[in-house]
Order: sequence, then structure tokens, then C-alpha cells
Amino acid sequence: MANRQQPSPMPIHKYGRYEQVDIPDRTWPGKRITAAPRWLSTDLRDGNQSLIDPMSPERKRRMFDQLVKMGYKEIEVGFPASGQTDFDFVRSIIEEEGAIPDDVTISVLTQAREDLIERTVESLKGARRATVHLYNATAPVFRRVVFRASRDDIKQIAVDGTRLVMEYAGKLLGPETEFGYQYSPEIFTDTELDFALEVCEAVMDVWQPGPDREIILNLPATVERSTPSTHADRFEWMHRNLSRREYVCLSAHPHNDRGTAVAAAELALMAGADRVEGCLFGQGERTGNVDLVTLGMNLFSQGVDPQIDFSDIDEIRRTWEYCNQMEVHPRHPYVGDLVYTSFSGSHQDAIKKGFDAMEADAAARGVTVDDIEWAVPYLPIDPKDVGRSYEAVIRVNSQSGKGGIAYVLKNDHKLDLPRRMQIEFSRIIQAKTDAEGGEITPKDIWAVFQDEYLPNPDNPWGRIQVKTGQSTTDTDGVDTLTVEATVDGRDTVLTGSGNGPISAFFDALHALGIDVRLLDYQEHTMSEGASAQAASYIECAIDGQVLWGIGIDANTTRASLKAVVSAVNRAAR
Ligand SMILES: CC(=O)SCCNC(=O)CCNC(=O)[C@H](O)C(C)(C)COP(=O)(O)OP(=O)(O)OC[C@H]1O[C@@H](n2cnc3c(N)ncnc32)[C@H](O)[C@@H]1OP(=O)(O)O
Ligand SMILES: CC(C)C(=O)C(=O)O
Ligand SMILES: [Mg+2]
Repeated sequence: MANRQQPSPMPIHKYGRYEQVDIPDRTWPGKRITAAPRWLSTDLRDGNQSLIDPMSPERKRRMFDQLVKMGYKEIEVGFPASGQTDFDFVRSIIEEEGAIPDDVTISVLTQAREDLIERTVESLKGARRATVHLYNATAPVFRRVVFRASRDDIKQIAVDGTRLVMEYAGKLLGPETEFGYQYSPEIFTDTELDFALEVCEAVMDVWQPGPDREIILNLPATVERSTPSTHADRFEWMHRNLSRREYVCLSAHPHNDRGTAVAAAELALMAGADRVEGCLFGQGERTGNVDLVTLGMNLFSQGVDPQIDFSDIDEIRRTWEYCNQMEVHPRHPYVGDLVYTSFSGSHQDAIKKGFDAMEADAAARGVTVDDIEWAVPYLPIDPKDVGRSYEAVIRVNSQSGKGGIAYVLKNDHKLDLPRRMQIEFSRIIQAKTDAEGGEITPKDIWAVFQDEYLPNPDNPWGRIQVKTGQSTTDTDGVDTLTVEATVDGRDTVLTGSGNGPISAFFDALHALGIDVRLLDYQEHTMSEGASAQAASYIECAIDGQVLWGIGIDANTTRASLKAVVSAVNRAAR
């Protein structure tokens, strides 16, 4: 197979490759995620620190309440030593009775510097459950460029930091606080694995994890620099090699620099991680942290409970947009304006068939569509489950086909057009979208449909308007029909006979010189109850043309006569 790509002028010599992990008996590729991990939202820390205008206390509070409402039990609420705003925010939620539910742990981040650690621990006084999260970068470039220090010096920063956290927690926090500890070897993804392990072990030697004394070891992809598979290999390696593993909560913190943070988080879970840190809608430094909404919804779409409530995704999004002063992209998974919308014909056709099949399957089993497995093509989840309506599912433009248009008519107007009529009407819409470009709204589709097939009260047209019709059947089964109508503007009484009302009407129309032959006829009720309307569809050959007509009436005979008139009027239009 030929590949005609040519070398580019890009300066590729500037970049090295990431290290692969020698782990030939890796197990993660065969694993599945069958339960939700522990989640930590870092919207108020990693998310907040990357905003042009960090959240005001009021915005922070809105975001915090939203996260609690959704069900997050671990929330990183800030970097209290960064300044008064974060410190005061942490104090405000601790001091306000009931602001932090008893089962929610708040967490705060600090560098491994004594003055910062003291201030950080101080911010947590009186908290019910709190974790201090300490980090220092461990990767070679950071050792050389940022800290200008050896491996041992870097390990010592982590060890000393851990000891200081414990000392200040002992001094400043009372017994009312269930105190936890988290350590992150920042830039884990570029750190030599043996060194990352060495630092984590040294930190554990200080913290002494054991029964009822876990340690959270968070291995951040501070800058995402490898494929998700290598990220997973690194997690599996740490998972296998860490001592005291049963007391370690192994946590992933993927960033999205290569656009694969979600995959990296999922593969890390398959490789042994217990917990994921991220932000709603992928907010965070540079390209963002891993998107907690996508991760949670990915689980949901596989029938795994994310243990987070996404049922009103638009409310979550509105709060997020207000707090971050940013907008969610229209293509953002599960939430963007366009993600449950299909414009293209073959997609719309499949979606319509999918909805129809769901209804039929549910009816056959005597249950509702919500009781059976979701199986609508092109829609990975039921939009209703996140509070979206079906209205936007199908939108029509020049890329659309009959299925989409038929879906709009069925969904909005309860008209289930026969297949050949769908084709006929879609050509009419196609001509309009080709001529005018852009999207045609459901309202416009309906206006075109009414004008084309139904007596349009705003713009009446056509040779014939039926007023009343009466048929009688004699003992031989011959129907005689009398129709009061306006023909070419004059009131007229038409009569005819045949083996049913439709053929009797055709007979009457022959008297006007109209040659009609029936090709197909279908009808259905549009609603239930006393005021139920019926829709009749008729396909006729009229003076050499093949055309559809539709009639809507509470009486099925009148509906069929109107359908004939619709087709006849169209033939003469
Ligand atoms: C990957 C991440 O997201 S990490 C979190 C990053 N978030 C933030 O930084 C937001 C909050 N930070 C801040 O407000 C400020 O950085 C402060 C108040 C904490 C500290 O400010 P400053 O005292 O001015 O220090 P600055 O931020 O410039 O830090 C640089 C110094 O800290 C050292 N340092 C950086 N990280 C760490 C660490 N984790 N532990 C110990 N020392 C560290 C650097 O080597 C440098 O030291 P040097 O001055 O001796 O060269
Ligand atoms: C502080 C750490 C966990 C971090 O945000 C990162 O490394 O990305
Ligand atoms: Mg981060």
C-alpha cells in the first residue's frame, strides 16, 4: 500500500521519546473496570490555579456545593498557603455548620516548605475529615533545572515535608479531625520508575501506613508525555512493586497534553489504580486535568454506576461555566450542545429506526422503553438520562435524509409517514436546503409539510376543498358517496359509487375529468381517547403522476377522503 506523505519541515530533532516499560507480562490489557474508583475533584485547586481570573470566594462556594451535590466525597479545596483567598475559603467551609457533609473529606495542597506546611495545616483546624497533600517534583529535568539537586536531596525534600506535615498536624489539629496524608511525586511520568518507587517508599517509612492508616500515593502525569498504554505500564509496575500495597490508595492524576487523559485514567485503573483526580469538563492546567464527567459517564454508558449524579448535566454545566467563566465546547463528550444531535442522513435514518425498534421491543415485552437495554444507533446513551430532551437529536440540513425528516414529523406531530412518502417529502426539503443552505428547523419543516400536503388555512390552495362527505353501503357491499365540496371556487355536490368510500370518491372525481388510481393506502391513530385523530396516507397515480396525499380527521373515512383531495390538489398544483 503506498503512503504518499512527504517529510515535513517540522524540527523533530528537538524532541526525545518517552521511555517504555519493560513489563512483558503486563496484565492490564485484559482487565475491565467493573466498579467506580474513588474520585477526587481538584476543580477548586488544579482547576482554579489555571484560570485567568481565579474563582472568587462566592464562585468557589458555588462549585464546592455543586461537587458535594453530585456526590464527590473527596474534594481538593485549595492551596491555602498561596494567599488569603484560599486560606479564608477553607476556613469558611470548615466554620460553617453543615457546609461540609460528614462523609466528605477536604484536601489541601502544599509544597514541601515548612512555612507553607504550617499555614496549610493551620487552615484545617476543626475540620471533620481532612487530608494534606504534599508534592515535590522528582523528574530529572526538575532535579537539574528547578531544584539543582541530587536524587537524594529530592528524596529528602519529600521525607522532610512528610515529617513536617505530621508534626504540624500533631500540634495544630485536635482529635475531632480525622487526618489523612497524600504524597505526589510531581512529574511522575518523567521520573525513573525505580526513583519514584524509592521516594514513595521513603515517604511511607515516615508516615507508616498500616491498618486504619492509609496513605494516598498520587502518581501524576503532570505533563502528559506518553501513550496511555505506557502510563498504564507505569501504574502496573508501581502497583506490583510498592510495599504495604494494601494500605496504599494508588491514585492517578492525568493531565491532557496529548489529548488522551481519559484513556490514561481508564488504563491506569485497569493497571491497579484505586482513585482518580480530575476536574469537571477537563478544566485544569494547560490542556486540563482529566475530565471527571467523561470518565464517570463512560462508566455509566457501560452499565457501571459512577456513584456521581450526572442526571442534570446542563445544571452542572451552567454552574461550571459561571464558576470558571469559560464555556463548554459544543462537541464536549456527553454535555456539548451538539453531542446528541445528528445532521447526516444515514445517522438520522438509523436513529429513527433505533427509536422505533426500542418502542416495538418494549411493547412486545409489555414493559416501557426505560426497562430495556438502550440500543439506539449513534447515541451511546439515552440523552434523557442526563436531562436532555429528544428535540435536538435530529436536526436537518443539506446533509440530511428522509429518516431525519420523518423523525421530526413523528416526534413533533405524531405523523408516521410511509417510507415512499418519506422519500417524496425529503426531496422537497432537500430542494429547499440546497437552495437556501443552512439548517431547517422543525417549525419550518412543519410549515413546508402543511403547505405541501394539508389545507393550509393561512395560504389555501388547490382545486378541491371537501366540506362534508356521506357514504351509504347497500346490501351488495356497494358504497355510494355524496360529497359537498368547493371545486375551482364553486360549491358542488359530487357523487360516486364503488366497493369502498375511496373507490366511490375516485368515481366521483372521474366526473370532474380527474383520472385517479390507488397505489397504496396506510392509516394510523395519532393519539388515544375520545378526541383521537387519525392520519390517512394515500399514494395515487393521477393523470400519469405518482403522488402522496395525507388527511387528518377524527373520522377515518373523512381522513381518507381528505388524503385523496391532498394528492389530487398536489397533482394539479
Ligand atoms: C503541578 C502543580 O499543579 S503544583 C501546584 C502549583 N500551584 C501553585 O503553585 C499555586 C499556589 N502557589 C503560590 O501561590 C506560590 O507558588 C506560593 C505562595 C506557594 C510560593 O510562592 P514563592 O515563595 O514566591 O515561591 P515560588 O512559587 O516561586 O516557588 C519556587 C520555589 O519553591 C521551590 N519549590 C517548588 N515546588 C516545591 C515543592 N513542591 N516543594 C518544595 N519546594 C518547592 C522552588 O525550587 C523554588 O525555590 P527557590 O526559590 O529556592 O529557587
Ligand atoms: C500537585 C500535583 C499532583 C499536580 O497537580 C500535578 O502534578 O499535576
Ligand atoms: Mg495537576
